[in-house]
Parts: sequence; C-alpha cells; structure tokens
Amino acid sequence: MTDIILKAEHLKKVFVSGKKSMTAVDDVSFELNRGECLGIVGESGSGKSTIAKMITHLESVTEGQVFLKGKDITHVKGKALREIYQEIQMVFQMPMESFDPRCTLGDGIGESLRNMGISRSETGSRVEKLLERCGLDREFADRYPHQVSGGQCQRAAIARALAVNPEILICDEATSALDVTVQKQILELLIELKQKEQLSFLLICHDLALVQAFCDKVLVLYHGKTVEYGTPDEIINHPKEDYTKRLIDSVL
Ligand SMILES: Nc1ncnc2c1ncn2[C@@H]1O[C@H](COP(=O)(O)OP(=O)(O)OP(=O)(O)O)[C@@H](O)[C@H]1O
Repeated sequence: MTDIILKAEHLKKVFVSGKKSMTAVDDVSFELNRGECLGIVGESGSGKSTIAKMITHLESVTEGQVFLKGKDITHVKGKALREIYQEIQMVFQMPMESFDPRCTLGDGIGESLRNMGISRSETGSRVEKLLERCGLDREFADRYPHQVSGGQCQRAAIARALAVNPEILICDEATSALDVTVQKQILELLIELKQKEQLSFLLICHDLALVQAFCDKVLVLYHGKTVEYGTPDEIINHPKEDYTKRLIDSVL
C-alpha cells in the first residue's frame, strides 16, 4: 500500500489587490508518497512557488485543501502550525541570502534547536552531525556565510532544514544558482537523503534533467493550472500536451 504523506486537493490561490484579482493557482491536485519526490515544473509565473507557500502557510489557501499524513492542515494555527513547520521544511534558491551574514553557519543551523530549548552543548553536537550528514566537515560550523562556496552554503542550508527532523523537504529552485558540477553534487546529496532516510521531496525546478534524475512524479503547470501529471518518463519522453513539448524543447 502506498503511504501518502502529502496531498493537495483542488488548491486555488487568488491574489487580490484593490479591485484587481489574479488567479495564480487554479484547481491543482497531487499526492506525494513517503520517500518519493514530486517535481513541479512550469515557466516563470506559472504558480510553482505559490503552491509551496500555501503548503507551508506562507500564503493562505483561497480554495481547496492540504493534507499532511491524512490530516487537513489547510487552515491550522498556533501549536498545530508549529508542528507542521517541524514536519515540512523549505530550501531556497539563494543559500547565502538565507543565512544571517553576522552569524556563523553553526548558529544558523542550530537556531531552531535552541528555540526548542535544546542546550547549547547538545545543539553544538547536533549541528556537527547535521553538517557531516550533508557532506561538510564539522569545522564549517565556525565559518560565516561569506567564507564558504555557494555549494557548501546550500549544503549548510539543507543541514539547517534537516535540524528539526522533517519528513518533507520542499526545494524551491534549490540548485538553480549553482554551477553544473555543484548542482550534481547537491542532487547526489538529495538522492542519498531520499534513499537512505526515506525523506519525501517537493522539487520546484526548471531543470528537466534534474526532474528526470530525481523525481518519481511530475506536475506540469501552466498559468496556475495542471497541464500534465505523471511519471518523468511519461512527461518528458511521451508528453501529451503541446505546452509540455514546448517546455521540454526550451530546456533540453
Ligand atoms: N504576493 C503576491 N501578490 C500578488 N501576486 C503574486 C504574489 N505572489 C505571486 N504572485 C503572482 O502569482 C503568479 C505565480 O507566481 P509564482 O511565484 O508562484 O510563480 P513561479 O512559477 O514560482 O515563478 P518563478 O519560476 O519565476 O519563481 C505570478 O504571476 C506572480 O506575479
């Protein structure tokens, strides 16, 4: 039996500004199985990040529902919302910008642990383990964001996301700002986390080669609507819709 960890049903987001309204996401549904990766692809402005933001409550949901392990989390607040933050973490495109330049990477990675009341020494040893899990030596804990490369900083950002032991990682263009070799190394890290630790992923990206290598299912968005939803082989090698064909031609 498949174990559905995250499910979206008929998600809709309308942004309202004065008298104008704009539908960014329109009737999007998907399922993410535990230990799998769902890729969300589509041109700029198609609504990919808005979906991630609705799931993580950075944006409210206009219509539809989000279920985490069967529980409706669409409108939860307070303690229940804090629990969701522990289960679902995000990794963004610009790792340098996501760390405070005045703090060491170790401080950044350990912040959520200290907020949970974990002692400084226990936090320190957990940070070292997290760094090692993400392929960085423990001495990186003492470095500042400007003292590491983009790839190392992204590893540290993944370590920070993993600190609260989440079950789902949402990677929003997490490798886009990195050069090709480093992208591959980060992808290998994500594959390891998926295979060894049964982490589940939502991968928002433009890179269909990455989608092919890493995703179990793919959702293609166009103007906020689902164009296709299937396996990478179905979507990339046998696209049914013209939009998907054009998208593939433009990036492969
Ligand atoms: N807070 C907001 N207020 C109004 N409109 C917004 C807001 N956030 C996003 N939008 C609009 O919603 C649409 C979808 O944006 P979104 O960021 O989800 O696209 P995307 O597919 O992630 O794009 P990209 O690949 O460029 O990051 C865009 O037209 C965008 O301008």
